[in-house]
Amino acid sequence: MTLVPVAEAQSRLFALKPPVATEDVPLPHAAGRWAAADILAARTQPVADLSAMDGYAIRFADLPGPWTVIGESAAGRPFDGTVDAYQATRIFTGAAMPAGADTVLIQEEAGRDGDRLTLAGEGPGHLGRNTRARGLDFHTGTRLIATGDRLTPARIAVAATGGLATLPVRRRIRVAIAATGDELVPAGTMPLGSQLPESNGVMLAAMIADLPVDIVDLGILPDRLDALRDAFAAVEADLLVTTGGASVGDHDLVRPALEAAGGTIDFWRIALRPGKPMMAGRLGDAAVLGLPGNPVSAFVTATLFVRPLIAHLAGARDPLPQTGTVLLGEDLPANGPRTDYLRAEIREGRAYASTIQDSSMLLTLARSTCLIVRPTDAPPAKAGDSAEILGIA
Ligand SMILES: Nc1nc2c(c(=O)[nH]1)N[C@H]1C(S)=C(S)[C@@H](COP(=O)(O)OP(=O)(O)OC[C@H]3O[C@@H](n4cnc5c(N)ncnc54)[C@H](O)[C@@H]3O)O[C@H]1N2
Ligand code: MOO
Repeated sequence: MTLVPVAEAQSRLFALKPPVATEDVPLPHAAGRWAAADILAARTQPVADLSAMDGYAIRFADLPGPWTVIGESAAGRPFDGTVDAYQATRIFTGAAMPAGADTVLIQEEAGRDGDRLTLAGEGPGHLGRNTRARGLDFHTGTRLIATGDRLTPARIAVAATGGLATLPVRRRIRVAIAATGDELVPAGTMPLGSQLPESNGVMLAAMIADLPVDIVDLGILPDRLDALRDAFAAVEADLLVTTGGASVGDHDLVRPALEAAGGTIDFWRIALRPGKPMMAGRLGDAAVLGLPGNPVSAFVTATLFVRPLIAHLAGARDPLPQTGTVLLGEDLPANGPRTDYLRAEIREGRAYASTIQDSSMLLTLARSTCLIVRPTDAPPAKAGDSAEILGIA
């Protein structure tokens, strides 16, 4: 049985379905989405030379003064005259520099007596001190945001300052989530006998809550081919995510049910631990990810595949999760032919893996802050070696 390497699985995943259609949305609705085109400034910022401090607008050549104060320039209410030799205006942070003035004397270094202004400190050290030149931040036509950039709070703000009212983004992604398994009862229901509370569906919904998604909750589906087939055939979504029933047991029916519903499986079984039995395919217009049922396997495959696929569909240029490096706190054994994602905690800047890595154990996942990535066939690692990690907290 050949297993698909993680990186190959990710690129095959992105080939399943292109990003969805674009739409223009008002700035407040664009947060957390990805730019579907380059965003160019519609204005210059600042639009004029401005004061960066509260004080007095002067001519640098007139230092050390004294000066006569002839008016005031406040933010949004500029002084409309001209500052001549040994004249000054009162000025405030963000206000336009009056014509003729080129430098600001901060008020802590100024003496004021009626209209008379004197130097009461070191004064500005150079021409233009405490001012901001027109266009310091950007000019009309400057690219503020590139296609595929995430619309972070700072990018929403720069778009607003650039004079934009709406931004082109990909429409929201409809994600259908189905848990499968006769043993499951809805989260929040006390199970009887050998029943088990459903946790993968609630975990997945929480894991994608920060992405631009509309979730269609298909609830818990039974381990019956006809019921799974009918539920899958009725799905209207961009992405169907199932959990459980992905392996080889007699009750692992997700694959045959998808095929019975008219779907196709593009690849199945990844060189990954935990999460090996994951499958990926298509069902009508939807991409499909069949995640393994073990809760930690579902978490790891959602981190490596579900979130990146949603980001890809939403137009992200870099849909894959960000990794980092950290020093290991302890030795780790050699790894085998599957990339291993070890639940670990970072203490005093060093990563420590949990001793037991069973993929059913949610408490160790809940206590972990990162996954240590152990590449395929990695040799033993020593405490103090650096290792790649994925942050999960
Ligand atoms: N003979 C083999 N057996 C198994 C293999 C294999 O290669 N050969 N692979 C193992 C691996 S690895 C995994 S992972 C599991 C995944 O199997 P399934 O995807 O078929 O998962 P289930 O059997 O349906 O469930 C596994 C486990 O997880 C619990 N579960 C399922 N769904 C949920 C949910 N929504 N919330 C909470 N818990 C859930 C379920 O009760 C089971 O305990 O297969 C191995 N077997
Ligand atoms: O890969 Mo399974 O996902 O180890 O438990």
